[in-house]
Amino acid sequence: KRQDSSAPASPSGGVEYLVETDVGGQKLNLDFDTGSGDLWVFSTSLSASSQANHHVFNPSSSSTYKAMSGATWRIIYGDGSGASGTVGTDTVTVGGTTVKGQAVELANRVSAQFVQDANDGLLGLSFSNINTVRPTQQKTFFDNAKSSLTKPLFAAYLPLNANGAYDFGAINARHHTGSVAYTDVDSSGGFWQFPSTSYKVGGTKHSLSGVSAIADTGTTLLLIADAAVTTYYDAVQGASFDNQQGGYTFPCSASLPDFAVRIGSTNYATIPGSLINFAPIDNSGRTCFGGIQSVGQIAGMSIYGDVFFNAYYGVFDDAGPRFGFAPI
Ligand SMILES: O=C(CNCc1ccccc1)Nc1scc(-c2ccccc2)c1C(=O)NCc1ccccc1
Repeated sequence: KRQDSSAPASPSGGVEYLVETDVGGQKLNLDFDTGSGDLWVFSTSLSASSQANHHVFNPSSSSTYKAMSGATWRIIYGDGSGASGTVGTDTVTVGGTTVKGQAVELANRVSAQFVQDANDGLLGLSFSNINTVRPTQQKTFFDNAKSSLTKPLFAAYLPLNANGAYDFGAINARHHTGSVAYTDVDSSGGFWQFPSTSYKVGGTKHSLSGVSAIADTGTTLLLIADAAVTTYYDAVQGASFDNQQGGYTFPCSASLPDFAVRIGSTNYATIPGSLINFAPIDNSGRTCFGGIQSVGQIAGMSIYGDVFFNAYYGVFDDAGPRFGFAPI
C-alpha cells in the first residue's frame, strides 16, 4: 500500500493483502477493504498506459456480465487517490462464496497511485450506505452474500510477512489465539466504527475523549490523533517528524514501545513495538518509517489499518453489528 499522500514513493511501502477473485470467469487480484464500499476493477475501458501491469476485466469476454445503463461511480480516498467509471453486474466468486448479480464497477479512470499499486481493484467490505454508485446505490459483496453464509460475518487474518486470509461465514480458530472480545459497531457512517477513547504507550494510559476508531483493512498504517502520535514517538530514541517522508521516522535500530488502544469499553488491544517498525525509508536500512502516523484532518477519528491486523484477527459480524478481535 502507499503511504500518506504527502509521503513520496519511499519508504518502500509494505505489501498489499490481495485476494484472487473470479469476476465473470476472469481472475483479478483485489484489495479487500473494510474502509470502503465499492467493488471496482481495472477494465478494458482504461487507457493502455493505465492498464499496464494489471489484470483487467473485459466485460465483452464475460457471458454473465450485464451493463447497468446510466449508472456511474466515483471514489476519492483520504490519501488523495481515486477512481471512477461505469457499472454492471456479474457473478463474483471469492473462495467458496459466490454472488450472482453483484454490482461490478468498471474503472475508466484511475489515479496514478493505483497504476503503481499491485492490485487490480478493490472489493469494499464497509457497509453499503457509502457505496458511490449513482443514481442507484449498490450493495457490497458481503451484504449480498451474508444471507447465504452459515453466520453473517467475515474475518480478516493479516499476519506480517505471511499469507493472510479472509474467512467468510465462520471464525477460523486456526487464525487466532485466546478468545474473541467484541464491541458494538455504529454503522451510520458506513464504517465498522466503535469508540476508542484511550491508549497506552509502554503501559502509561492517555485519554482521547470522544474519539471513535474504524477497523480498516484498506489502510496500511495505524492513523491516530497528533497528540497520541507525538506521545508515542517522544518515547522513541532518535525519532522525529520527517517532512520529506511525510511522517515520523527513527533509527531502524531503535527499540519501540508497545502501543495499546482501547476498543469500545472492553480491554485494550496491544500492538507490540516490533510491529510498529513499518519499513526502511531507503535501501541503506538506517532510517525506518513508523507504523503509527497522524490521521490528519479528520478530527475525532482513528483508523486502525493493517498494522493493527498484523497483531489481531478482526471479526466483522453483521449480527449486532459488532467488531471482534483476538490476538493472532
Ligand atoms: O478509504 C479508506 C479505505 N480504503 C483505503 C484505500 C485502499 C486502497 C487504495 C487507497 C485507499 N479508509 C478511510 S476511512 C477515512 C479515511 C480518511 C483518511 C484520511 C483523511 C480522510 C479520510 C480513509 C482513507 O482514505 N484511508 C486511506 C489512507 C488515508 C490516509 C493515508 C493513506 C491512506
